Amino acid sequence: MARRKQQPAPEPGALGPIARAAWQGLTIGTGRAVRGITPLADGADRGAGQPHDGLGTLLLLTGMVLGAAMWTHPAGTAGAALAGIAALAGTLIGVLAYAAPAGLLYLAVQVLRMPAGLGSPALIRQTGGAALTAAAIAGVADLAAGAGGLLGRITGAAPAALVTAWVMLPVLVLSATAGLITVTGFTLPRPQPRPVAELDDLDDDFDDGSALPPAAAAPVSPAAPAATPAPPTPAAPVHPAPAGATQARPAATAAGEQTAAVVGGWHLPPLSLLTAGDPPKKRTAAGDEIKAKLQGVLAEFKVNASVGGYRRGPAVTRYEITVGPGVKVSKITGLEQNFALVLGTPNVRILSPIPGKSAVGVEIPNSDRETVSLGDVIHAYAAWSHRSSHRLLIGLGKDIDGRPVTAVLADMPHLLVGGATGSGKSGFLNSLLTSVLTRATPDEVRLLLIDPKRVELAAYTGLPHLVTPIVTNPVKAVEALHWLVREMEQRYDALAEAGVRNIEDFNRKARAAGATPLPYLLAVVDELADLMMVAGKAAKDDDELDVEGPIVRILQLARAAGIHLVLATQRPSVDVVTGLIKANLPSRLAFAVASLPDSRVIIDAPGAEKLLGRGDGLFIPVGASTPIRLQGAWVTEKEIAAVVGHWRRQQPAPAAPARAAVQPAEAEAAPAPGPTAVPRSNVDADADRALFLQAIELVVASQFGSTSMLQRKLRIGYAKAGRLMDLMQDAGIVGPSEGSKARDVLVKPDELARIRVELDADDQANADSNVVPFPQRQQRR
Ligand SMILES: Nc1ncnc2c1ncn2[C@@H]1O[C@H](COP(=O)(O)OP(=O)(O)OP(=O)(O)O)[C@@H](O)[C@H]1O
Repeated sequence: MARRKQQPAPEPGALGPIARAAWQGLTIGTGRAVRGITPLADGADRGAGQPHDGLGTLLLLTGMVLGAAMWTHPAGTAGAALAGIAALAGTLIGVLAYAAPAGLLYLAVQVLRMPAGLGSPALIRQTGGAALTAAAIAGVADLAAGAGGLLGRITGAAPAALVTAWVMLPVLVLSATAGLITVTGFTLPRPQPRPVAELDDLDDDFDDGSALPPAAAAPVSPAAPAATPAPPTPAAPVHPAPAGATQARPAATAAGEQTAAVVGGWHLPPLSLLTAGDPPKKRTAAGDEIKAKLQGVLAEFKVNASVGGYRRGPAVTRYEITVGPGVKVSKITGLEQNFALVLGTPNVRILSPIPGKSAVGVEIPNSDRETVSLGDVIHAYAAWSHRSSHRLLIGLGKDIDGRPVTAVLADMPHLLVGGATGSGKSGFLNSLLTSVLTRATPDEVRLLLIDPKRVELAAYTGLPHLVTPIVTNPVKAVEALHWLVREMEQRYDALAEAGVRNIEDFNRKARAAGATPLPYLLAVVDELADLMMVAGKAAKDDDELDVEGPIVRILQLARAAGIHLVLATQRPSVDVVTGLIKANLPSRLAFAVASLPDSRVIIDAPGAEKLLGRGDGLFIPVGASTPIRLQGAWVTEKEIAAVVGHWRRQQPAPAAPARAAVQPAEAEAAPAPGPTAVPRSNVDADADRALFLQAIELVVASQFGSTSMLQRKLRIGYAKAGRLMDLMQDAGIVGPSEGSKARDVLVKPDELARIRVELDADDQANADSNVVPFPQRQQRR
């Protein structure tokens, strides 16, 4: 059955204005009466007329007349007319004519109840099922007693003439049963989460943990704390899920969780650590009142438009205004201030049109907002715990229809988040990071957290996912960005050497060859303005403190290398979010901002200045033209602490407990050794040093500066081999990378002994200053 968008009231033709008015009155009155005595459907309105009232009334009248014709036998002219109708119905559908009035009356009531009328999925299903059953019964009646009317002849006698009645009868009985099942199987499918980016971007880079080699910790750099010590084995449970952890979860998710609980020796946090938020409310008395007020404003200004249904989201409710014929939409949008005045709120946002509808939307804040928790979003999305969905899947929040909004960061592939103080930016970053931490092990996703404000991301200290302790010093943050560019270049070299174009293909090959896959690298910067300030203060020709350059390079190139950047700022001005940065950042998320120009900086459109704060956001995913309004997911400090704690407890124990790990604060206090010496724990220093010396010997002895040779000979992952190569470059042992070619080796085999002595001296000096014992940079690419 074709889906009808709007069913205009039947045209009463030449009956004139009085008849037209009478007909409209009748349809609206009928609609109201039916909606007054039946349970109200979603989005329907008891008081106002609905677009399908005309059709519903027509069906109702037809059902009543047919009922009178079939079920009563009055005398007189009316009786004769009814008898004629009954005879016609009998000719057309045989004995079914007795049941048809009931079907028509039911259909009429449903059309009047449901705002979508015959286009409602439930009704399409029921009507289709009923039609199938009726056609089959008519066929049976025709074959059995010649009582199926014209319809029965078509479905019974005619095909039976070809295949015999013995074949047709079972077919008809089965069809009737199938139709009945369709009619009674009334359940609508569960609402699916709204896929902002591609939802189930099947990523088989990291299958089940069993597919990963036991020592799967593939560090992005040797500086990563989790690099060398193997993660706990599955045989030694680190943190069993709390009792009853899965009981609070939907069955599908719980099952997924069980199968994915241990991956590559890491235990994923139980999703039950994330709890549900406020239960959603569908409609409230306040909503009905606002609707009446909006209708009042339209009437006052004599605008022929009616406020139809409304949709209550967690933070705002969207009222749908259907515009009458010949009315300019600008008449409604021009009433924004009047709506605001009547409702006593400045935060009225008008959408013209509502995407996908021929109606104008008016969004009004809810007086009783609901908090959307990350738990709500995750638990509503059954694929969350499936290992096939992307590791960088994040829960964003819920849209105006209350549907969960999720997105894959890798598809974005980078994100700009802007919003004034208190708008919910940090809340969002917490949801983003917690999302990733529910699904990705340190072997799969590594984090680089840059937090010049020092407080926002402190809760993530000590995560095994961190490539380096949280960077809080702005100058070091800039250095970290430069490091990220080098990491990206190394990864590109590795992709070229392997003859593949992106990390997904690389990892597929790596797995097939039994090598370690590359982890995704997610860098989060909160706050971008603090970094730009460093660049602002630096001398013009000081490349080392350039911020825009490395950011733009990463934005342009890093996707294939599996590196993704999230830039957050509370100062969305053009000197912070420069034209170049913006042009390369297709995915944007705006929370409430102070002014319209700020909104334009983030989403290239007005709107964010009308947002309510506290997680009320406008999201433009890559490729989209209109923003999606969503209420950002919220995750409490307690939940973050639980998830982070779960990972922290899996942090491999220090190899040499006597040597205390360098804490972020200490690391920051140490002299800045340059980008390659990102401050780190020295947990794995000894193992790294031995590996580094081995690598030097291999490269110098063979005079062949190839990263893949190191991978093979040392049985290490690409990232580690690349990092060692980089350190050798810093130590003046090999030349810079030349794409897929091997690097020049600058040291001859007979110089090896001297190099060892020099490195020992360096180590000693570094150990004394409590800084990572890697050689200082001598050459720069
Ligand atoms: N998604 C959300 N749901 C419910 N409440 C929220 C949400 N996001 C933020 N809030 C509320 O708003 C307050 C401020 O939010 P948040 O700290 O995230 O703002 P911010 O934009 O990061 O501000 P700042 O830049 O000053 O840190 C929070 O303490 C919380 O009470």
